[in-house]
Amino acid sequence: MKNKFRNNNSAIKAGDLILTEQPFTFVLSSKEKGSRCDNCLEKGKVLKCSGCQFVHYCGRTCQKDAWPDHKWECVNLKRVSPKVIPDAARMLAKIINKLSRGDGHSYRAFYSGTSFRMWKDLMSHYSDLKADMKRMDHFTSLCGTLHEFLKDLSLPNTVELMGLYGRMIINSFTILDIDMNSIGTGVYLAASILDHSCSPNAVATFDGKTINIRATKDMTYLDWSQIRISYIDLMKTAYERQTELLDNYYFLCQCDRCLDDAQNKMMHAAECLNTDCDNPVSIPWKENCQLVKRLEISEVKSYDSTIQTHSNDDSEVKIGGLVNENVTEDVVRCNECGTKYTEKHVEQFIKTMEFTELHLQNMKEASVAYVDVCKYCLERQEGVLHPLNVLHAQTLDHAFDALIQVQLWQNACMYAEKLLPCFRFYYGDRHPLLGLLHLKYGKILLYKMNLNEALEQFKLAEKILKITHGDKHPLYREQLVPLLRQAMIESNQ
Ligand SMILES: C[S@@+](CC[C@H](N)C(=O)[O-])C[C@H]1O[C@@H](n2cnc3c(N)ncnc32)[C@H](O)[C@@H]1O
Repeated sequence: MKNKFRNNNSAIKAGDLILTEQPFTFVLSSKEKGSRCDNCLEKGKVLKCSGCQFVHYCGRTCQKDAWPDHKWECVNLKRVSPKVIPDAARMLAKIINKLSRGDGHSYRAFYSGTSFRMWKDLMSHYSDLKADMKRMDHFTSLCGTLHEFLKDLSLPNTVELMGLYGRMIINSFTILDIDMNSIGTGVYLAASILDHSCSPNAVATFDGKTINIRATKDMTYLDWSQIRISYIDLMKTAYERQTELLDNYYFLCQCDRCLDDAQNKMMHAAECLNTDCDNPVSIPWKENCQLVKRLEISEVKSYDSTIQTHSNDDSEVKIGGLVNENVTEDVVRCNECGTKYTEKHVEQFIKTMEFTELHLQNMKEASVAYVDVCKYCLERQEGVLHPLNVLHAQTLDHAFDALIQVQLWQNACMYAEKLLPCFRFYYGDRHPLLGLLHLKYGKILLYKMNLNEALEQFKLAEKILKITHGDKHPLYREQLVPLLRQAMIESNQ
């Protein structure tokens, strides 16, 4: 299927689809094995491939469609069985195979009537990879697996293989299902032209394995060098975002948002002790907690953009970030109303931050959110952390999910109300996760028969999802629209 794209010269409105593309290569996540089709990625009843007994298809059409790509993999998966090949090794093997067959090297992915990208156009960050111990360990272990997995296929030499590996990791998209959960990985040659911003003007969503890029802001015309999506979860401090992007993509993000002091100040703020004042108060609470505006230039890992250069010529680059204007003569006070913090208050804030951080880390490692732990953290945060403090926002997010799991609807509603401003602050007004939060909250309200409130949430979800997903997307058409109708009928509107 050919890519679809927008004409460059016409004005772009928020919600316009600017690119639709099929993957160059993709893999279904192994955690989804047996519950989704390995070809269309749809959830449902699937049957094992009789050859390898490893991949699954929802029917004959998908099996036939996948066969040219699966043929060589089928034999190899069968040979190494019962050993399970890691997803990244399968993906790299698919890339090697695609490039060694027919059109792999010459395949052109168009993003306008005349412009296209080929595999060779993707950035590999070769020299950064070589200097990155963690990535080199991963690469070495993948090479071992590949030699065992692709016994009969002659592998490229190590330098070439590392180029392929680099292009794969720098340009891969995480394929998300309707609820924004990760279900696979794909390389999309045209969509991989898109650079990152923490305040993006476009969004990537998926319908099965098809990627759709939509504008989330109006633009006078389509200039691909100005389109930005977000590569990472945005509910983080600027320091965390910059570090993650440097570690994984080898560039220092200097977007407006990373350099916005007012926003950054909010993210680790305490609540003002004066209940009439909603000003965020920053209290230093651990080394490096201060937001990094710009890192020392020597720490910035180089990047070599093939389509554009990102200027990085600021000579005033320093480490350490913001001066804390709330701390004068060792006394912390609110710089809006002047309320003074005692040592006891400062200590309480630091302990709450440390306690929350520890529990969030534990839940992350266990990949589970515990209702009691979240509730206890939130109780301690009450009146201490600012309502938009990032650790408070992350706790609320975990708490909301955990409460839905155990069907404690009343509490879930209470947390959803507090979580919505946090989502708006961290993700922006036109983000799929904000749309989904309105939808989930609306469903709970509908279940509780709070019909008018439910309708209000569905309408808010509609406004966002129409832009981020479009009205043809299954999330919009099959989930939101029926709920919206039901809420309208039941509330007589
Ligand atoms: C998927 S590629 C994006 C397209 C890439 N610029 C190109 O020309 O092929 C990801 C790489 O682009 C660069 N990049 C993306 N966003 C950037 C940004 N905001 N500032 C600087 N470099 C960025 C980084 O080198 C990153 O590893």
